Amino acid sequence: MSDETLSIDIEKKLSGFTLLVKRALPLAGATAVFGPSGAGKTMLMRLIAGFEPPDKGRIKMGGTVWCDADKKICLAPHVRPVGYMFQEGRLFSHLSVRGNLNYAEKRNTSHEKGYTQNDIINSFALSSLLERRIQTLSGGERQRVALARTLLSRPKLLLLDEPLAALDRKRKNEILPYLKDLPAKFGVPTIFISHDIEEVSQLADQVLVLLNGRVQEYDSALKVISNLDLEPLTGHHESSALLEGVVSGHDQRLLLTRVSIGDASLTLPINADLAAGSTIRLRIKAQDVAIATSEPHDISIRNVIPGKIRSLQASDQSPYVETLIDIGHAQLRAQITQAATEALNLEDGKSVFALIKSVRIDGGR
Ligand SMILES: Nc1ncnc2c1ncn2[C@@H]1O[C@H](COP(=O)(O)OP(=O)(O)OP(=O)(O)O)[C@@H](O)[C@H]1O
Repeated sequence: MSDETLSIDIEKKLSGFTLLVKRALPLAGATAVFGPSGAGKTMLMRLIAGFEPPDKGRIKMGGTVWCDADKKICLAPHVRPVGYMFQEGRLFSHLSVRGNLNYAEKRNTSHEKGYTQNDIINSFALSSLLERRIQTLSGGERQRVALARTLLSRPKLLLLDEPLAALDRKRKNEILPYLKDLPAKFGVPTIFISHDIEEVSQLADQVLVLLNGRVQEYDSALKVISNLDLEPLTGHHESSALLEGVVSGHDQRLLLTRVSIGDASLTLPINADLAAGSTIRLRIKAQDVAIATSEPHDISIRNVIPGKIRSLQASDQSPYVETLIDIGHAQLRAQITQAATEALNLEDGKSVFALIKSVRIDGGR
């Protein structure tokens, strides 16, 4: 795994839009660049890849300067050890799958070993597709070939521009496991663009949030997603908590999977693919969490977790109070009405029970 840092300190002006990013990104695992349409995500990736020069500032990978506007240095894209995968993959349609892979292998100027073309073919399940023409592939198969081809240029950094955007939900679910494996399996840190919070919570280790050309936030995915007010970013209210839990076992009779989050325990509809002892991510939407001040017994909801109110955030424009609840070291978000907050005398530090109506598994780690 790379321990290098990508130092970005750039300004780029386009008609009526300025991208201003100053941030050192430790290149480890997967980093999501998240933000609404027009935030500058693609422009940032194009600057990193070298398709565009900045007006001011510099980009460095470790000790190597990739561009420096003051010194008029700008390495061409093919000189940077970067693999860029476009949304639509951009494969050579006149070549077979094998032809596309061979082309990338030939263009690879790095002598680094690590994985062979065969390793890549096996990892992306491409052996039965090698002689196929690109036009005959499904969208998901194309993306697998595009990922494989990008990796064969042996990049030190993978840049993926909305790798799932062109796919329907079924195809997305086919590709997700491949994307999840990339950094660990091939030792290549990845920066990917997304404006889909589900994708981000499934794939990202770190998240850089861009809004109007500025970095609004940068932190671990668990922190960013749990702290983020998503309304300005997605146009609708979707605040949620992202938690890490450990699968403690399955109940075959009741068809449930048990997950521990610190001292708390949750049950989910059974998912036998989750091995006991594995760490998984759970996303719990604020609108799926209710609060009780005493432990309710005559209720169908099974996931009732004791906790303490950390904060209550009311707004004049909304009937809802954004509520943070500490459960051990983790936090839940709940969307409670102003009326309920008053009726239950909710205040910071109060002991409560969080009633969780629905939990989404956002993948194993
Ligand atoms: N070549 C260009 N000339 C002028 N303006 C541009 C150019 N390229 C991008 N822009 C503008 O820069 C802003 C950021 O664009 P960018 O494509 O980086 O956004 P984005 O966050 O990737 O959006 P999306 O999610 O819709 O792809 C937009 O307002 C866009 O219109």
